Amino acid sequence: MSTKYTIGVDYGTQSGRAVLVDLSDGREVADHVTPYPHHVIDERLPGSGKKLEHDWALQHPDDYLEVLRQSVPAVVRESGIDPSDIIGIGIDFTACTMLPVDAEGVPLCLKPELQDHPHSWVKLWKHHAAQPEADLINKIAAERGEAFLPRYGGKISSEWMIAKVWQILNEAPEIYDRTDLFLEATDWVISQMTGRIVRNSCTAGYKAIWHKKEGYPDKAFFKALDPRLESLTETKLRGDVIPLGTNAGGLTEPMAAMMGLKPGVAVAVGNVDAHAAVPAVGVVSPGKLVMAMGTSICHMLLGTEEKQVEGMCGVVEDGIIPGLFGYEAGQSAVGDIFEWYVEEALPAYVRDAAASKGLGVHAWLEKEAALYHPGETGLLALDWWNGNRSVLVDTNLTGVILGMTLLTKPQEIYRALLEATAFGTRKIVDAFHSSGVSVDALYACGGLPQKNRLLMQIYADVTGREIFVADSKQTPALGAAIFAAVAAGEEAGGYDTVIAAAEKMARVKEETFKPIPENVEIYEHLYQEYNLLHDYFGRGANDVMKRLKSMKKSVE
Ligand SMILES: Nc1ncnc2c1ncn2[C@@H]1O[C@H](COP(=O)(O)OP(=O)(O)O)[C@@H](O)[C@H]1O
Ligand SMILES: O=C(CO)[C@@H](O)[C@@H](O)COP(=O)(O)O
Repeated sequence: MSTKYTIGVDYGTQSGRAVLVDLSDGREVADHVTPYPHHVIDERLPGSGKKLEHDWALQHPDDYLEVLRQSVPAVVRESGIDPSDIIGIGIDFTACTMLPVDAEGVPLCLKPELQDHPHSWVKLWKHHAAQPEADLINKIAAERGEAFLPRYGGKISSEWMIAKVWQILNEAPEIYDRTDLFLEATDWVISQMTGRIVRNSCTAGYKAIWHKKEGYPDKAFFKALDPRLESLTETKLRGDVIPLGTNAGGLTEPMAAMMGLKPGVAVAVGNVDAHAAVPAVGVVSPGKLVMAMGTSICHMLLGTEEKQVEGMCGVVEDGIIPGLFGYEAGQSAVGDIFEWYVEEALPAYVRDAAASKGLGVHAWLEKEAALYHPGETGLLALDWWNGNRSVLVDTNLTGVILGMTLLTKPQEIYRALLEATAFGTRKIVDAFHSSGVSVDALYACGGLPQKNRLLMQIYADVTGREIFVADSKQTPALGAAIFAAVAAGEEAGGYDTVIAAAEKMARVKEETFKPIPENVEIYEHLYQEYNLLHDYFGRGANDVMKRLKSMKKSVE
């Protein structure tokens, strides 16, 4: 049989990218990135220019199809591979990124009469305006002793499906009524490719409180939230939930023509970016924490049992690798914090200094920050620029930098921000490890490990663990290609299981980041200080952050 290939498409926060992969060894033959033409919509709606409120983050669904129009034909063209040797396509997506569609699967925001309605658009994962609904979900679920709550670390996030759906119902009942289905964007894109709507077990499990054995929480819970939600899971969330790696259906003729592929090739059910990355770094067994490091960090871990861990995002059976429990935790801003600093708060002289050395601003800051030893900046920061996803699960929390003086330098602040995100990860590592879900080594993928070596060394020093780095620059897309190979099946030239596919297709770099003992010792002290601030501001001793945030909203 000739060499076979699959295509993985990774839908990130700002762009989508396709990679064409050789199934015999995971070699990435060609890749192509399509930036989303409408970017993240967080200030004004396209077209009408209607202003959005604070904490909103939307996307345009056609941007996802644009990635299929541009990036898929580009990788086929560039590789020169005969399309009949491409046996499958898979995608992974940010999540919970969700949208309301009508009975034909058409996004409501594409209907002219609904275009200037903010609630008709795709709500991106980092849309945080459903926090009031999330707070109520958590309160009511705790009062009722709902069994699902511990599986989500004790709290449901405002980023997830039920909070977002309820916000739509509360603020735009007319949009709720017009909605036939609320879909994860990953499932919507798959439905566009196959003509068939199916829900994947990963987003259903992690983002919509679905459980492999128990299904959704019962109707009484939804009724207790709001009587109008009583039948939600049977109506607007209805549909079969299908395991990862399953063939969702063949590619339709029009989509095949648009992408330059053969009609009927296997389309894997949708997946989530961070989850798809796990087998792509070769992690198919417990003890290895995978960090998908980019705009945010998702922390993924496998286990053989369902354990309760404070503030984790969730534990889902078969949620990452079939046959194991998949654990997820996360930090909702990491690269985004560094970007904020560079774009919003950096003095102009740094840009000039970087330009005069022929360096980018991040590279200059990294170089200068690396001249300090741990602790030498005299600064300590809390990494909550976009709230806290784990372990506190509170989007009302905000950032802090402690220790600033008239002599504080930009590179010191930059280093303190890098360290703050490492402390946030340490908190997550400790939460898992102390709950019996062991974390022995770290695996890093995503944009950041390729971009910032200082950051990676700090993570090794702060966590005291060796870090293996993905060899692929497009790890989630490689993961999506692995799931596509499984959806295509062994007979077609793919694989029978994710484990078998990962064995052949995944790899990490030879070089690793090892903890430096003297740095580990200093960071241990700083981490204790971080913990004090973390608990003081985050566990209710002082809710000044919440008060300030509510004032900010009201004066906007
Ligand atoms: N040299 C750098 N050091 C640290 N962060 C960086 C650097 N260059 C870019 N970033 C940040 O990386 C993030 C993008 O990460 P990436 O993994 O490429 O994207 P995504 O999360 O959308 O998949 C941005 O938030 C950006 O601020
Ligand atoms: O929340 C999840 C996965 O559960 C991510 O999709 C979300 O953090 C976005 O990830 P990126 O930082 O865009 O890679």
